[in-house]
Amino acid sequence: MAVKLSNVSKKYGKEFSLKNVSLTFETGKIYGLLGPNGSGKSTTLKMIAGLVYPNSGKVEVGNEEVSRKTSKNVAYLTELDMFYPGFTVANMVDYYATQFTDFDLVKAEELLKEMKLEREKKIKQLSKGTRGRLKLVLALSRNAPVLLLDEPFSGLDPMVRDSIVKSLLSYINFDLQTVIIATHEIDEIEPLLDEAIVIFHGKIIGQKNVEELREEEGLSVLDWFKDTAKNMEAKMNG
Ligand SMILES: Nc1ncnc2c1ncn2[C@@H]1O[C@H](COP(=O)(O)OP(=O)(O)OP(=O)(O)O)[C@@H](O)[C@H]1O
Repeated sequence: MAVKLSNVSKKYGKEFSLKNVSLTFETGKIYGLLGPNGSGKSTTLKMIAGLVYPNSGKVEVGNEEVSRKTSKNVAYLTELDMFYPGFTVANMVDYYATQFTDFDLVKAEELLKEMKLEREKKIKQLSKGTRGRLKLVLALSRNAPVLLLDEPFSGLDPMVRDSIVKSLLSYINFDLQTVIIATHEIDEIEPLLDEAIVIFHGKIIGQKNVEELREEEGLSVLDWFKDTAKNMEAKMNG
């Protein structure tokens, strides 16, 4: 399902968190929203999820302005843990299945195996990285038209990360889903991306098709990101 931001601005107090952001996300593509700490990545995702509203501009999910109604179409993996410590892994999966009609229990079972999660372990017994894997299971098990992943690989060790990045693609329904991944760990997610978007101080300063970037400019996403950010910093400094 397509997502569209038109001239969106968001202020916290006097500070702009997003300034005149316009972006279109198409069905069947994976987008990387890339930027340093505090650049506005999470704010953008929260707006698409309907958790934060813009001061001006419009956010649409599937041609409908964001509301409580559109939020059911959005699966959102947040940076924060939203778990009940006394629940087991299996309890969490069952709970999600009752909350979301698009939750796919068969997919969840496959993912639990893939992520090597034990069903009977209590949340409070899990390490940070294991909780991170559970968050991925819960988000990817939803057949939601829009999938938002905020720093999905934080806390995962490099070995696990590589295999998870590779397996992620097989759990995405490209006929239905639009996927947006916010991260500053660009190297890790590069193999997943169709489009890369750079956000800096609340403004979009670049967008590229990843294949074109590689073939026509011979650049990796990370190299291009560094160049783009460096040029912008030079411009800002005079
Ligand atoms: N609830 C809030 N109240 C006040 N300021 C906020 C709030 N949420 C975000 N901000 C500010 O908005 C700006 C953008 O924050 P945001 O969390 O979107 O950045 P980010 O790119 O996701 O950063 P990170 O990589 O650190 O997660 C920052 O300057 C931040 O301090």
